Amino acid sequence: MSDETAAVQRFQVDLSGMVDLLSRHLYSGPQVYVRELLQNGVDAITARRKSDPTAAARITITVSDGLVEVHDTGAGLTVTEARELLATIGRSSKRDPMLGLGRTEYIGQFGIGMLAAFMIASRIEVTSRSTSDGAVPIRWVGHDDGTFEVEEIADADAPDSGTRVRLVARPDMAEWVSLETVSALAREYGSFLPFPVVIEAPDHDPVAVSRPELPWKATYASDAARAAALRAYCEQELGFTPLAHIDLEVPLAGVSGVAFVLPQSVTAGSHAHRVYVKRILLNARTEGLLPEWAFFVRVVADTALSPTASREALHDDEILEATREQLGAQLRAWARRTLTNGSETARTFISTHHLALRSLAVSDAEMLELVAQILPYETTDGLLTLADVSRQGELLYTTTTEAYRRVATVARAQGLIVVNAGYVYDAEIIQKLGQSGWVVRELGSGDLVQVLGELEPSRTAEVAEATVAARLVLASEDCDVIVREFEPRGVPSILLRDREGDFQRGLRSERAQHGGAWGDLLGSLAEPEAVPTRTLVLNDSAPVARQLLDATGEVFDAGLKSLYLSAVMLAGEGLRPSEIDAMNNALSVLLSASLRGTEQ
Ligand SMILES: Nc1ncnc2c1ncn2[C@@H]1O[C@H](COP(=O)(O)OP(=O)(O)OP(=O)(O)O)[C@@H](O)[C@H]1O
Repeated sequence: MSDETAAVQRFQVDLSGMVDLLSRHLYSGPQVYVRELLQNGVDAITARRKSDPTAAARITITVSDGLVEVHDTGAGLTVTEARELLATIGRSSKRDPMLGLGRTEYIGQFGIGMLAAFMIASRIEVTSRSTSDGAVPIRWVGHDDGTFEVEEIADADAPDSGTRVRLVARPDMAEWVSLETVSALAREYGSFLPFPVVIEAPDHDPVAVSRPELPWKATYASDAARAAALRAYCEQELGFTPLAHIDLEVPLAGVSGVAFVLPQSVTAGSHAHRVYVKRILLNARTEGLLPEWAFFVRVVADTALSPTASREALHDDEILEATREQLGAQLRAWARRTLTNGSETARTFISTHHLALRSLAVSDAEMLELVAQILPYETTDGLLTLADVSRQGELLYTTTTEAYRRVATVARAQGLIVVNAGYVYDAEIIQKLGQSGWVVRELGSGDLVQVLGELEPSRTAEVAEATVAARLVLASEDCDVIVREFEPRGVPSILLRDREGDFQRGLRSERAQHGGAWGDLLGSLAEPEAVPTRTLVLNDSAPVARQLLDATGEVFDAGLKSLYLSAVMLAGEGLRPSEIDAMNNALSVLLSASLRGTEQ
């Protein structure tokens, strides 16, 4: 081992490597150079106004022939500051020297933004006039090979006040400094800046791209005028006509803005909000500002939240989490106020965003009751809210639409109110209501067995043989057959399916009790290990079913099969190809039989 003392050395920074890192991995593309320059101008103006609140505030962007200049009326730089701040990667004047964090009044904090200019230019020239006492104007020139020069310059060569940054685009990057591109980028990033941001170009009138007031903070003649202006803003900037707007405000995180309610339903999880940080656009598609369930709105908001180093996303910290919660509470408060008032907006919102409401109810106990009060559900008594249904006492529901379709007609005829909770989130919502004290129960076949009347013993004996024959015909379909009387008479049969096999168990104990010929017959067919999962209940009150029970031979088989297959279709299950063939065969048998009858 050498006994020489190792000398402390400094890291070397490869500037082209840094620029590559920024442009390819940190920033989304070269366009951010406009944002970084704008933001430095804004911070310099903020710094100047701290000591002189009445100082002029203006950023002028001049575009001409492959060259762009950004001039601000800010605090400027002395020669020492330029040497130290502009030429040291990672050095920023905007960090709190004690805490090391970005100071809240400034947008920048990382000391890398200026490098973004190297994505389009190989040379950055800064001329500046510092407001510090006795400061001499300076010129700093940085090159993409990592070198820089700084010098004091004559008064006449410096801007009247503040700083001018001049970039000459590399030939392959010329499009990024065209008047059209620069104007669009300046408008995109800087339109909410509270002082003039003006674009100048030879042979063009200067164009101001910023507006003095945030659209939701401006003063309007009336609420209606404000709503109309916000609607127009949303149409222009977000490209849709909102159903409504919701004001948002979280003073602690400097958040103020508007949530625009989308006119169409969207899938859960799509979030894209136009978020500004200290009046400069962070990202037109910012994520994480609202809770997951709030996918029915698009927000435009100015904030004082922390951006990530790319300044294109929000830093996911505790402040953002608290903000998200508060914004969620404000959206919920709006929903409670607006959606219970029976207005046109409420109706349209409910029909458009019922899925969002359902997901909201699942995630939020407070919203559960609201959803139960306002959301219409398909029930056997028409469209009703869950609150309406539960007024009858117990809230009966099916967890799938198929189950609902199978039993709806019969349940309706019996006056049994059943809710179709087959839509996504529904069963969960009803179960949660159950946990919060509502009386809820999933409909089981047992509920229907009660309303399906037993036959008179004499009639049971009459149809016993036909019943056994029917069970043989449908054995291959994994389907049992029984005969009952029920309303409506227009329904010749229904198909029951029971996940838990309740119904089958009930049936078997019923058979056991009956004994006699009927019980023997059924018992002889009983196969406890292989209980059919479906049961076709023939309705002895229905003329069609009665005719079938009287029929024999191939007409009986074909009639039964077509009743069974129509019950399958009515249950919304759809037919398999083999079942479609079976249906066609059955119909052809029935038609031939009927034609033979006519010919005789
Ligand atoms: N227009 C300007 N007027 C005055 N000072 C400036 C100007 N532009 C840059 N500076 C100085 O140069 C420093 C470095 O700027 P740079 O844009 O690289 O980083 P930053 O703005 O501090 O942080 P960030 O990387 O978060 O943007 C700034 O902290 C500031 O002191």
